[in-house]
Amino acid sequence: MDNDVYGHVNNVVYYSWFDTAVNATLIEHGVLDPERSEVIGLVVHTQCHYFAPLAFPQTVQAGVRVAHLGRSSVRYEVGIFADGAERTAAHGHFVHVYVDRTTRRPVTALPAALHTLLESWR
Ligand SMILES: CC(C)(COP(=O)(O)OP(=O)(O)OC[C@H]1O[C@@H](n2cnc3c(N)ncnc32)[C@H](O)[C@@H]1OP(=O)(O)O)[C@@H](O)C(=O)NCCC(=O)NCCSC(=O)c1cc(O)c2ccccc2c1O
Repeated sequence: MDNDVYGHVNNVVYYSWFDTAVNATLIEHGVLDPERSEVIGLVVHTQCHYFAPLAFPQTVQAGVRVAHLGRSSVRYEVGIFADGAERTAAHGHFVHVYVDRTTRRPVTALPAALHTLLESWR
């Protein structure tokens, strides 16, 4: 993403990184297919703290952990690091509520494969 009028990556972009870091990893592990999975994650809450600016063409790395695994909800905490940095440039969290793709109502339990993977991210 290019820099904004202030010469740094705009704050809203970080939320896109959060979304990509989590969903890409779920897809890579075969527990989410956004176009076909019977159960999909909808975002109900997001928050981000910003500590240091980032600017194109810097590259970043994201670290993800699961802070809460509920019946249908999962809280992910995400750290954004300038490539090679030891401290986060930003960190935040978001909550997915897993819902039935058709009814869009929360599931009574997460699918087993998804639950097992998310448990390993704690
Ligand atoms: C998601 C909802 C249908 C939930 O309905 P409701 O709020 O009525 O559910 P419950 O009260 O039964 O609670 C279920 C469960 O959620 C927890 N919870 C609810 N709200 C919060 C909250 N604000 N913070 C934290 N936790 C919350 C609650 O504690 C329960 O937890 P359990 O674990 O005990 O089950 C309804 O809220 C809804 O429809 N909201 C709108 C959702 C929405 O439109 N989000 C924005 C667009 S979706 C999105 O951004 C998105 C995300 C992706 O990851 C994508 C990935 C790939 C492609 C597209 C994506 C995408 O569009």
